[in-house]
Amino acid sequence: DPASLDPLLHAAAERVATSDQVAAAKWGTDQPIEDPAREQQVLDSVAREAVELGLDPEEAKRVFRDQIEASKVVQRALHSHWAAHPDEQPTERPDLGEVRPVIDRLNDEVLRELRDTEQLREHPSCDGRLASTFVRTRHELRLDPVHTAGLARAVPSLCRA
Ligand SMILES: O=C(O)C(=O)C[C@]1(C(=O)O)C=C[C@@H](O)C=C1
Repeated sequence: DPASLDPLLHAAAERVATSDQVAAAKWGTDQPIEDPAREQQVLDSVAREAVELGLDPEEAKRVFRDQIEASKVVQRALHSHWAAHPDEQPTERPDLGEVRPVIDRLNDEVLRELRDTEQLREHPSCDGRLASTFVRTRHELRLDPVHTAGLARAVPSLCRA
């Protein structure tokens, strides 16, 4: 089915999943979850690439503001979980400098899917399709409640109509 939101939601869910490594990279350091300079860098490069893909850069930024909020939802949930359950704290600290290139690659993937789903996303059926694709993605990827909440925070800007 060429008219599918599945690849878009899978890419968004993969991006949400990177929040685990980001949260672990920041855990036990004084680096805050929120990094406004990095957010601006992500939004600037997304807007630039959107233009290259023939997408509206403002729309792309709107979508990515939600992807970023989704990451923070998961990071905050994990940090409070680890604070309450020290036995579940991460035992290794990933290098944020190695996680961010993975996020950059997923940003590109989300952007390409935004382009490939443009017609679908402006169609009145988008909300219904999005809801069913959300549920299917949650099951296919066996998302736990924290990552389900993250994905839910990532999707509100996807349908245009
Ligand atoms: O790169 C980070 O430090 C992240 O936490 C990831 C991310 C993002 O989703 O791109 C989310 C929150 C930060 O404010 C900046 C960027």
